[in-house]
Amino acid sequence: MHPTWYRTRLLFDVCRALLLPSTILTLILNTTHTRLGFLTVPSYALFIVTWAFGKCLIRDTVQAFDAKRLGAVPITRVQGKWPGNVDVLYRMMKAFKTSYILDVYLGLFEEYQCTTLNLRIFGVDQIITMDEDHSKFVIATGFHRFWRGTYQKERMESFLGNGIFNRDDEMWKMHRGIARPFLARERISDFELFERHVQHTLSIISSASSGKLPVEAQDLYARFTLDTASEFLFGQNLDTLSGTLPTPGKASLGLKGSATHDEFGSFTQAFEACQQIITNRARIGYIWPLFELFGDKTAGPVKTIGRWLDPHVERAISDKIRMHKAGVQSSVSEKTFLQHLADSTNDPVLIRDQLLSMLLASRDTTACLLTFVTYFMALHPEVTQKLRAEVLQHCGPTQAPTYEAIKSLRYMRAVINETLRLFPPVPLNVRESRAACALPLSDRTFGEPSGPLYMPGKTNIVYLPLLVQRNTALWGTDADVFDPERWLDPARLSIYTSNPMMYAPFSAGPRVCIGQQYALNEATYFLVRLLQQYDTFTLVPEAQPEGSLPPEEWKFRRGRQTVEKIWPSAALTLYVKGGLWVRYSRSSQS
Ligand code: HEM
Repeated sequence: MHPTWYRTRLLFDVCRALLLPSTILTLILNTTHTRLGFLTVPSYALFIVTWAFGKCLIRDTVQAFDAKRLGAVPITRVQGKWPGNVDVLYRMMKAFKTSYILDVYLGLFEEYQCTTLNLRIFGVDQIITMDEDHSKFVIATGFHRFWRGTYQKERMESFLGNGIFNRDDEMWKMHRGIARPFLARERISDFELFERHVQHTLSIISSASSGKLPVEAQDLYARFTLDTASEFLFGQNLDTLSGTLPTPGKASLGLKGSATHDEFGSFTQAFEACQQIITNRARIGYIWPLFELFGDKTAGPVKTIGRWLDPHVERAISDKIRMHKAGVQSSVSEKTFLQHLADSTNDPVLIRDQLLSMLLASRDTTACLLTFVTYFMALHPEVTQKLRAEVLQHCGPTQAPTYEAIKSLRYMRAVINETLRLFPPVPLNVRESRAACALPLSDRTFGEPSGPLYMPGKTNIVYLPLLVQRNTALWGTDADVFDPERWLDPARLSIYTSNPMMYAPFSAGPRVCIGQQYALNEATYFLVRLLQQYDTFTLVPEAQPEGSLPPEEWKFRRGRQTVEKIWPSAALTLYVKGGLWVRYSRSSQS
């Protein structure tokens, strides 16, 4: 069934759950000539519920046999108080709004003393894992046993359609094959492109800082990464840096950061609305179509996004046809990513979906990295000073950094690694099993493993890099502490090199991020240019929109939430709720 037919899928599911047992009961009653009178409705209801329980029981028995065949044991199941674990779902939905990021999952792992759990909501298995070996199996060693899956495609189809993040097998391979050459070293070492957009960004910071005004860093960095990516990918600067910025002291809460009301605002709002809607669908689970029976919530935002991207797509197709007619041939190295994409198909929807996926991949993730580095520089002035000293030593006070200079910044790399460890831009991810299999023996966190775990077929598994990368059993008791030195200390580094899945912010396996080097070059280049001019970064909580500061009760809980000055949240990618309001200043000597 095509992923956009989610209403039909739901109708089939409802029919299976209600109509099938009702028909069977009717047949039984008719053949036995039984009349139930006033007991008809309760009898049907009871039969439907018993039928559902019976089905679960049969499934459990079949799974138990299958598990034995695979030499595996069942995954521990969360036992809620209400049928269908409705109370667990309610607890999670509430926690997503008020709790520290992924704390509700961590709470469940601690309660059940294991790193992989089955939530089984409404009778549907839903696996969550913070086990690095199980994540590795899902994305790398057992890659062919998992895929994006039908439910994930259903949720994302209206937004990302045919794009790389929403396809498997041949279509995915095709996209990856087209995109890879564009992220090869020769292309991503062209720092002239970064320089222009960095200078534009710094000029905005400079005019704010001369008036001692704060800037919404997350929004600014998203504009910087979007303008850079648009020029890099389709040769056109979207020039969102020239749009209206959120106003300090007057900013209201946007979907992710602080809201703006200009044209860029409407594009980002549309972009961010889609991410939020998809995240909500995932949280609700497979019954999400119930809430969109009378209309696809992404339809409006998707139209807005189309208004921005479609002219570029149409131009690429018409340019291709014109060049073709004129008999002009150009090599891949002379083309932009969009031109190359247009060469491979005439389907504007396919081109737009892939373009949008690449923009999503390159805007939010790198902006997230820069936002959290700035956050840590504000919290740890000693780290900022050390970073700046390294930048001045290797790149000088004003020169544009070269590829070689960037490679030599060891402390910078340690700061970036540590930021990506504590705040991975993709904090959680989902795959679906194609068929039943056994997750390898693991669980070093809560003691003795009981055996390989039985992973049911056609079932979602949510893996959680953020929890893996903060797991004290792997990283030590200071796992929640920001300490870049852990990346420079050979003894501590060897623990990571002996178990590389402890840290995988760019994922691993065949679907590993293809933009990693581009992102690291872009972020480092920006930070060098920033630190050449500024050495003090101060958070400005009074500029944060109402409702975006961390709740007081976090201080009395555990882990990073006790010290957090911002509210980290996630909608496909990680972000700071309300944005990050920062004052940038320079010391007198610089
Ligand atoms: C700090 C920055 C970045 C981080 C942390 C990051 C992280 C990731 C992660 C975790 C994945 C795997 C997603 C999944 O399997 O569902 C991924 C995939 C991907 N990333 Fe990145 N990314 C970053 C920057 C970029 C940039 C700048 C680009 C492009 C210019 C990019 C392009 C892609 C693409 C195309 C994929 C899909 C690969 C596939 O499915 O085969 N990423 N990234």
